[in-house]
Amino acid sequence: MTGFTINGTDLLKSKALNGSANGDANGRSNNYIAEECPNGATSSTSNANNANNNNNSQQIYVDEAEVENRMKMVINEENYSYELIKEIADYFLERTSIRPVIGIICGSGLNSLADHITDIQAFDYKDIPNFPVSTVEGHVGRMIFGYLEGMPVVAMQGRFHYYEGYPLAKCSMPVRVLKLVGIKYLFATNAAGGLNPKYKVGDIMIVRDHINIMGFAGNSPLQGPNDPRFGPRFPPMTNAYDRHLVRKARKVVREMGIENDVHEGVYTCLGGPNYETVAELKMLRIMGVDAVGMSTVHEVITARHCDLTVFAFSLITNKCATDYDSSEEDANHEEVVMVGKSRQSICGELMCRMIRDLAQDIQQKNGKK
Ligand SMILES: O=P(O)(O)O[C@H]1O[C@H](CO)[C@@H](O)[C@H]1O
Ligand SMILES: Nc1nc2[nH]cnc2c(=O)[nH]1
Repeated sequence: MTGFTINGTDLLKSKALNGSANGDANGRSNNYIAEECPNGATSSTSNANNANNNNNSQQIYVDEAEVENRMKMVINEENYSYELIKEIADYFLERTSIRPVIGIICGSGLNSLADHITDIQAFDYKDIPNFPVSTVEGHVGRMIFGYLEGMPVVAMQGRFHYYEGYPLAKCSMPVRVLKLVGIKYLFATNAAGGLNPKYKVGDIMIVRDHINIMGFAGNSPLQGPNDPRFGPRFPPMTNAYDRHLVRKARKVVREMGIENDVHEGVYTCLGGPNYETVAELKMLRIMGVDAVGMSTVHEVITARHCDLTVFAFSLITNKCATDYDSSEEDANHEEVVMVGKSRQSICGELMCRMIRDLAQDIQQKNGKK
C-alpha cells in the first residue's frame, strides 16, 4: 500500500494506519516515507523517524512488502530464468514429437507465412504457461510446429513489442524458448517503413545489418545478470545476419525473377508505437538506415547471444516521408497489415525457397559427415 502526504496532510493516513497487513499495530513499522527533495530527487527514510514529521515537504509512504513484491515482479518480468524458459520449452517438447530446426517469426500481416507448414500442431499463446499474449492486430498469437519443405520448423504467428508494455527481454524471450526446443536457425520477418528512397511499397529488404537505436539508450534484451547457459556476457554482433544466408537469398531472389523488387539493407527498431517524425527519419537516413520498424533487433540480439544463425527480411509496407511537403500518406497500421496480406504469396515463396535450399545444404553437410 502506498500513501501520500502533501504539506503535512496525510492523504492516505487512514489506510496506512488501518490497512497494512505487514505493518505494526499502527500500520507503520514496515512503511517508509519517501521525501521529495527540493531538486525533485526522492530520499527515503524509515518512517519511525518521520512519524511526527510535520514540515511542508511532500512525503510518500511506501509499504516495504509492496516494494519487495514490485521488485520481484520487475526482476521476474525482465529476466525469465533459464529454468522457467526450459519449463516453457518442455511444455512443447512434451506435447509434440516434432523437433524443429528452424524457427520463424511472422511479422505484421505475415501470419500466412505459416500456412505453408504441414502436419501442424498449434499452441495458442494464451494456453502456454508463463507466455505473454499478442495484443497487436495482425499478430494471431499462436505457435505452430510442423514441416516446411520437409524441414521440421516452428513458427510464431505473432511477436511481442516493446510498445505493448513488455520489456525487451520479455519481447525476445520466446527466441530462447525456441533455442531450448532445439532450433539452429531463426528466420525473422517484419513489416517496415521504407526509408531508402529507392524502395517501393511491397518491396522486400533482406536485412544485411541493423542499428540498435534502443541500445544507444542502454536498453537491451540482454540487460541484467547473464546466464552463460544461453551465451556470453558480451556477445559480438558483427555477423548478426548470416552472410551465407544473405548470399543464398540473393540467389533465390534471382531464381524467382524478383531482383528488381528486393534489396539488401539496414534495419532499425524504434520503440513505437508512434511512427516517426520527418526530422527523425532524416536523422535515421543519415545514419545509414534503409528500413524502420518496431521489432526484430532485440530478437536477433537474443538469437545471436545463444548462437542461432539468423536470416531476416522486411516487407516494405509504407514509404517514409523525409520532407514536410511529401505526398506520402501518413503511416498507419491498417495499410501495414493490408500490404502484408497483399504480398503474402511472394513473401511465402521466398521463405519456402530459402528453407528448401537450406535443407539441401544441411542434408549435404550431414551426408559428408
Ligand atoms: O515488426 P512487425 O511486428 O512486423 O510490425 C511492424 O508494424 C507495426 C506498425 O505498423 C509495428 O508492430 C512494427 O514493428
Ligand atoms: N517504426 C516504424 N515501424 C513500421 N512498421 C511498418 N511501417 C513502419 C514505419 O514506418 N515505422
